[in-house]
Amino acid sequence: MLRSIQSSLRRSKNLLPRRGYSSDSAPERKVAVLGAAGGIGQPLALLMKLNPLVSNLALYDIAGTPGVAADVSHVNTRSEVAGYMGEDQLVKALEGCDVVIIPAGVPRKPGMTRDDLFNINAGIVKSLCTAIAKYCPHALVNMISNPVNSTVPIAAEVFKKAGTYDEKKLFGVTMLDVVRAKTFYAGKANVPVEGVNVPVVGGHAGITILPLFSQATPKANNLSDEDITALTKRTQDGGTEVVEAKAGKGSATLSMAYAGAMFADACLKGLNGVPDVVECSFVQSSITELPFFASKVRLGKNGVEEVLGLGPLSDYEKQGLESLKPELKSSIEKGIKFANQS
Ligand SMILES: NC(=O)c1ccc[n+]([C@@H]2O[C@H](COP(=O)([O-])OP(=O)(O)OC[C@H]3O[C@@H](n4cnc5c(N)ncnc54)[C@H](O)[C@@H]3O)[C@@H](O)[C@H]2O)c1
Ligand SMILES: O=C(O)C[C@H](O)C(=O)O
Repeated sequence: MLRSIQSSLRRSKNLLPRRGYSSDSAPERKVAVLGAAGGIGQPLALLMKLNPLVSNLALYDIAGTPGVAADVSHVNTRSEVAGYMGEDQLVKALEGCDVVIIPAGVPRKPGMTRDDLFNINAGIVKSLCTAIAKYCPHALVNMISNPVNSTVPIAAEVFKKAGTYDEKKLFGVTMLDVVRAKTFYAGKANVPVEGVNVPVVGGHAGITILPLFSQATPKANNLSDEDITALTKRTQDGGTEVVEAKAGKGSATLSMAYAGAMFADACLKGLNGVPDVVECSFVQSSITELPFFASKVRLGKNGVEEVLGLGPLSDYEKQGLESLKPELKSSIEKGIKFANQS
């Protein structure tokens, strides 16, 4: 069973290392999940337990982690698992971490925007990042908590104040947008999804999510302008589609855990010196006039090695890029203001 999960994960996109790159040769890597008892946290903990690049898995939450950790720890894979509960134990969870993944915070209900989560999640992210700055200032931080367009700038400001900010090490996780764009494109273009690539740029909310279907591979000649518009809208509204289908029971958790595990795996591969690891992420950026922007980034031993440019855009995408800038700018500014006033 485990073998079949591992081989299908491997097939799906190298979530696990290739043959010849066994856990024996992989360096020790500690990964913490903050919010590990939640809807995303639990399946993400399981997927990180399946990743042989991880040697120590720290599962932290304000409640419920002893059970999750005991459960996940029985899976017969490389990593040692430990559960940590409550603020007193946060230091132990964070010490020595190479990668910290943050899905802590409240999810949306139908009718809410991601920005409606700001009032609760901004404070949670701020306090967790204050602890990261103290106890594992060199870790790569994978921010999942919404609104990502604001929580990443909050984290950056907290790290700046603590004197630990390294723009190469802070990532807003936008991988779920890429996962969705690939799935929806493959369905519409009628091509096998395994080989599909679609960059998604901008941010992670509504129109700030800009999939670049003009750069999708393999090229599909059977898609009309209307198809591209519909695919773009479906990708932008993917989160809302799940929120509505769950009807008050939260937002995407399983697909997010998959996307989060894929992105963390890419970060670990980069840290371990695997060449040419490129994924989309919301990072400090100068490819537009906005200080943070999602685009393809090359990952390496220090985190972001290179922020890649946007490449050629269609007229439709150029228009989308201009339309998203005011909203993204104001979400970034809201995060910066919050971090500096409270
Ligand atoms: N980036 C993305 O693409 C993406 C996708 C899906 C969801 N999300 C976001 O991820 C977040 C979590 O979603 P979920 O469905 O797992 O929610 P959830 O409510 O199921 O789980 C959140 C967990 O965070 C924990 N938590 C709260 N405060 C904490 C703190 N101070 N320290 C540690 N843990 C704390 C809670 O106890 C809970 O277990 C939400 O903000 C959601 O909007 C982002
Ligand atoms: O839509 C949400 O609120 C959760 C997440 O950002 C998503 O895209 O699924």
